[in-house]
Amino acid sequence: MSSQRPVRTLDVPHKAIKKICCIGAGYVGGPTCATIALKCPHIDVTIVDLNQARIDAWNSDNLPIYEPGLDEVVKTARNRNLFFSTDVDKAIIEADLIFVSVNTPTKKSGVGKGYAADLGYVESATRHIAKVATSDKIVVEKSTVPCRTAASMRKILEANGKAGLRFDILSNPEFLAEGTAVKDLDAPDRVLIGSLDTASGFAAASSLVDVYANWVPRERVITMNVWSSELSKLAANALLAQRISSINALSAICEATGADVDEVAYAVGLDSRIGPKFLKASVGFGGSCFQKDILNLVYLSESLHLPDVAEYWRQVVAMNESQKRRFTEHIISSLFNTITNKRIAVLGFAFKKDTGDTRESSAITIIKYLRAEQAKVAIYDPKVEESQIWFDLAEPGIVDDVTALKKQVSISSSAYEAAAGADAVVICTEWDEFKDTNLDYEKIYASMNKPAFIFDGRLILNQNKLEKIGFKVECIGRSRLEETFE
Ligand SMILES: NC(=O)c1ccc[n+]([C@@H]2O[C@H](COP(=O)([O-])OP(=O)(O)OC[C@H]3O[C@@H](n4cnc5c(N)ncnc54)[C@H](O)[C@@H]3O)[C@@H](O)[C@H]2O)c1
Ligand SMILES: O=c1ccn([C@@H]2O[C@H](COP(=O)(O)OP(=O)(O)O[C@H]3O[C@H](CO)[C@@H](O)[C@H](O)[C@H]3O)[C@@H](O)[C@H]2O)c(=O)[nH]1
Repeated sequence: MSSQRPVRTLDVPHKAIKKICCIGAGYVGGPTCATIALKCPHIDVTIVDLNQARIDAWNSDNLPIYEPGLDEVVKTARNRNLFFSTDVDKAIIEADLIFVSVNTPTKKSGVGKGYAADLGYVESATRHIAKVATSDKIVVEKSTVPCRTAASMRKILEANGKAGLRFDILSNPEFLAEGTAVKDLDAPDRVLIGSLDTASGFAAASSLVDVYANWVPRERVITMNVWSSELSKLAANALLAQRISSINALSAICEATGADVDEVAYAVGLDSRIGPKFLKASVGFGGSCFQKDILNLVYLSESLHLPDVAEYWRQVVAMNESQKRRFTEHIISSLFNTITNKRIAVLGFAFKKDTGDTRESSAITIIKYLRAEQAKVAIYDPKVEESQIWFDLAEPGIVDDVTALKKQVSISSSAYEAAAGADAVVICTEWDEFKDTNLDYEKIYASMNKPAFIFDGRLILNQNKLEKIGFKVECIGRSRLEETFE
């Protein structure tokens, strides 16, 4: 049984979009609206942010985020019909359609602390629109928000906007993944547009459909009611993260039984109802979205008096935490139950390959555990800036003494430098550079203390090949139990 495509008749008169403003020049606003500008040379796109340094970087040769292919997109459209600016008022005044693409982090205090989304940035951007708009606007939620946020935005706009102006709110959640953002935006699985079921809601949705229709096949642009659209974004992330927690839960069973998690994933993934994607066991999912959005769903469920539903989703995050702990405990027990003063080379600090983003990266938690055991940690990542690593490790609540941190942690400029003199190499991010076809593991082995351990938290290495070199190799979801029946 499969779900059915929602049907909406959008055959209504609607206006053609000529100018777009995007509030928020981050990981989503930047690539998303740069792609719109690239694909729609007839539309002027201005991306605005309060952060001057970020805007300066977007206007420079050194973009503020690393994404394969993004430099080319930005360079082609910038100053043609793509502009980056801190003049938020001007961009709002001139635009027909405004994307709100600001951050929606988990609340750090107050009601819903640790779970609910902090909608302060969305509200402030919405109030800004209401304050300065002098003509009708289509306001689009691009940020990931709890279900029914569109209603709050509408109330704020209607209560504060100038008399006689019309504001239509659309939900248009973003599904790009970091590291593949340009590819995902170029050929999305689907574009989702939610609107109110009113004539003006349909008209606004039609205007946005026309923008995407410049490059996305029409059948991939889905329109639906605004609440379904808002919830679909949280649902997609919850289901994706749940798959990872499920395969990671199975990885623990594999390690204890002699089953191999990659083989299990392959076998189950051939079932067309399950499918092969997102079944790679790992050190746990990271990134700015999965945990935040699931906790948001947990909070929503609790607010709706659905404690069993809340508990169900909470377990997806709990399993993710358990995976990081279990991985580190395995490192400690393998290294003869003590890692005090042992050098551990951590390869990879980003939350996944092909990005410099470290938000909620599993490496941060794993290094915290290693530090608690008094290990000396040497970190290497090909894309993450040194300052970002120090910032993440010295985050309040994780480490408060930067001097102590720097005595225990060093940052290396190559995998070879990190591994020299180490007792163990720990792969935390699946960068291609770390594969045994790209790194000289014989050289690494020669430079390490013996026995030399490798902990593959991403299943990217050829275990047999490395064992032949002399390494003791430990992989997530795999054990070296005897294969004979006993
Ligand atoms: N990062 C992703 O891969 C991804 C993917 C899909 C959806 N999302 C969602 O998109 C939203 C944005 O995420 P992000 O990763 O781009 O965040 P981000 O922190 O990288 O960028 C947000 C930007 O908004 C700016 N901002 C905040 N308030 C503003 C205001 N009032 N006026 C002008 N600028 C303002 C901030 O300065 C910041 O530069 C979040 O809701 C997130 O959940 C993120
Ligand atoms: O089989 C897998 C797939 C992913 N991961 C990890 O899961 C995390 C998230 O990966 P991914 O989903 O590829 O990257 P994100 O950029 O976080 O993208 C997710 O979050 C975005 C923000 O909401 C959504 O737009 C995307 O659709 C959704 O995939 C990373 O740590 C990955 O290493 C695994 O461990 N195993």
